[in-house]
Amino acid sequence: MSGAPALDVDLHVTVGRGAAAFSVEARFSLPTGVLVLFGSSGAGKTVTLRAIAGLLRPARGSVRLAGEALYDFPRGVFVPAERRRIGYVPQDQALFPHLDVLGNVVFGLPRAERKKPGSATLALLDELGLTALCEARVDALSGGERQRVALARALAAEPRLLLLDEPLSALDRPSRLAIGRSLREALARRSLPAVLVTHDAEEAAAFGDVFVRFERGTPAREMPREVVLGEGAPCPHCGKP
Ligand SMILES: Nc1ncnc2c1ncn2[C@@H]1O[C@H](COP(=O)(O)OP(=O)(O)OP(=O)(O)O)[C@@H](O)[C@H]1O
Repeated sequence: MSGAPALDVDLHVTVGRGAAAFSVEARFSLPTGVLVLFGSSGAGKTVTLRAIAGLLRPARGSVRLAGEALYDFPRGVFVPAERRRIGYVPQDQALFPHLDVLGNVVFGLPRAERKKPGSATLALLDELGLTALCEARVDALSGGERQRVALARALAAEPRLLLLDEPLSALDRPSRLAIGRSLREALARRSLPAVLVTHDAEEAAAFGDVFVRFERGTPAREMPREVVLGEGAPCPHCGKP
């Protein structure tokens, strides 16, 4: 649908049961670009990403990608995760340790592409600086290299949206800057919308077009850029000035 926001989310999700149940409400819209989720630990950012990806079934609400309903509770729509064409890079990257770099990157692709990677896959490996590491085992890689593999695997499937859960948080500053630059370029080159979780104000500033703050027990809400990043702004992690 032309003119529709890249992503529209209105979700109520409950995970766990009984006294251990956790509920999160999130309502936000991303016209285009990158939406940054931030806020206190345990407030429901990962749960929200997993619900957008279709890995969790929400209690009610809706998720629309470029106007297409991926989840619509009143209409009974729930598109399964594998048909959403959403790339999800979880915090722990979830790489396959028994496969080499190329095996990880092509894992979700059609059989012919897995047997003989085509030019798009080779170009992607080159773009992310992975060509020389193709045959390396992922458990022998550095944290930064593993993050590049996780990104390449998500991008190889040509997603319509990328979900990134603290993609740079485990890296030292030089790697954070280098991979952050690769990531921004990869998103811009594809005009690919993304949702990124971060606790880091510098990262939020570098990536964010829209900012959504999560706080345990209250609905997640959009915050203006100047409030999140402006002078005297509260810490995007804890909310304290
Ligand atoms: N499958 C699940 N079953 C039960 N509880 C869950 C499940 N997944 C997450 N939770 C709980 O939901 C709450 C929110 O978790 P979530 O991982 O979304 O937080 P977060 O905002 O991403 O935190 P952090 O910034 O520390 O990564 C936590 O209390 C967590 O224990």
